[in-house]
Amino acid sequence: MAFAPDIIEDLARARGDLRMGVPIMLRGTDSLLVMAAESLSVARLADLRSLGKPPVVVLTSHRAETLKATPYDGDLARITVPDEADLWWVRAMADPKHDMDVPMKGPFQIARGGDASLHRLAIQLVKTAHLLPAALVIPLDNPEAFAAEHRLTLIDAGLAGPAIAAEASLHPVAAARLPMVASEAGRLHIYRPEDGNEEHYAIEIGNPSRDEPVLARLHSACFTGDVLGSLKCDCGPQLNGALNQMGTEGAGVLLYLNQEGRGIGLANKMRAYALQDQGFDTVEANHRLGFEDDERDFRIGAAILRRLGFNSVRLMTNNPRKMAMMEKMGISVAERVPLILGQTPQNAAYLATKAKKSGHLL
Ligand SMILES: Nc1nc2c(ncn2[C@@H]2O[C@H](COP(=O)(O)OP(=O)(O)OP(=O)(O)O)[C@@H](O)[C@H]2O)c(=O)[nH]1
Ligand SMILES: [Zn+2]
Repeated sequence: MAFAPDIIEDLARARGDLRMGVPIMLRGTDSLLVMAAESLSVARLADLRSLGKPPVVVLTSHRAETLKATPYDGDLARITVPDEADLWWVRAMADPKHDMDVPMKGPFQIARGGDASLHRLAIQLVKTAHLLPAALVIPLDNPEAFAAEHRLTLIDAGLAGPAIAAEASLHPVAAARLPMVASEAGRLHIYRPEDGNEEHYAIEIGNPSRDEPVLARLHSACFTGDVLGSLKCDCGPQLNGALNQMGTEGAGVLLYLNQEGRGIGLANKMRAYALQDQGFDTVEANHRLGFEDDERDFRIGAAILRRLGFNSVRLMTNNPRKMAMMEKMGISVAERVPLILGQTPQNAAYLATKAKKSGHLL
């Protein structure tokens, strides 16, 4: 019988637990009890403290550098939570909201040496749960007994690393005809990744030939731009512009990838917008939160194109990384079709930052 969850299913459970503020256990050579800093409660912080060892807050190097804490682990910093620190302290280490008005003061007690691979896994999990990339951890012996006693999800780190790094497989769930303003010959396909993450969509216009390069757009979800007509970015006009061009040419495919906020999720994007209101640019804001500039996995787009039977595209983009990723994943980019639309006084600085720091072509 195979009722027990496999590693992919365990990881999906772990992400759900972390979002809900439930601890998980990671087991490698050592073992760690892990909670997301963002969803920690006063009661669970007290429970962690009752285990008799000081908890450690794990931050990415970007967040640590913002706090002027040296990230001795390269991409990470492990900082011991002082005895007198409360929940506010833990949250403020994770969340840059009050960095300017109530700066966190060191010196911090930062761990050096030893193995940080479980800490790294903890950060990967909180990131994929779309929480702030900060975890509270405590080493524990006997992970199986502790997990069983408290009914916690136990993750085998040896299996988790490769499972997270692997390309998630997707399967088509449903498709139907969808007449749109841009074209009456539309068809919407829904794809569901087998790792339990968000579904993604493909909008096929007309009946594009599979034997020649298809006019294609990989659009990352932007609730604020696509739905609300935000003037802070160019996403809404790019979405409509791409569909309209496909409608005019009579054929094309637009992938609507649910990778909101360049993969950090809408809540974190709004945190980034609040930092932008304090004067930081789009890249600096991501870093202050502890994220990379861009956390998207572009393999998903290539996988959907392949599933639809396309292997060559005329890609509508200004982002050279998207073109490079398509080529790397075996989708040839026969042509780049520029998509320069929707410039406003409010997004001029944002677009200039993308050109300067992220290599966008203008
Ligand atoms: N983190 C973050 N994400 C943002 C910000 N502004 C827009 N976004 C997100 O950026 C993404 C933009 O996606 P795309 O337009 O597909 O990608 P792109 O990298 O700009 O490339 P092209 O438009 O193809 O040239 C969307 O997921 C938006 O939600 C911001 O200030 N911070
Ligand atoms: Zn946008």
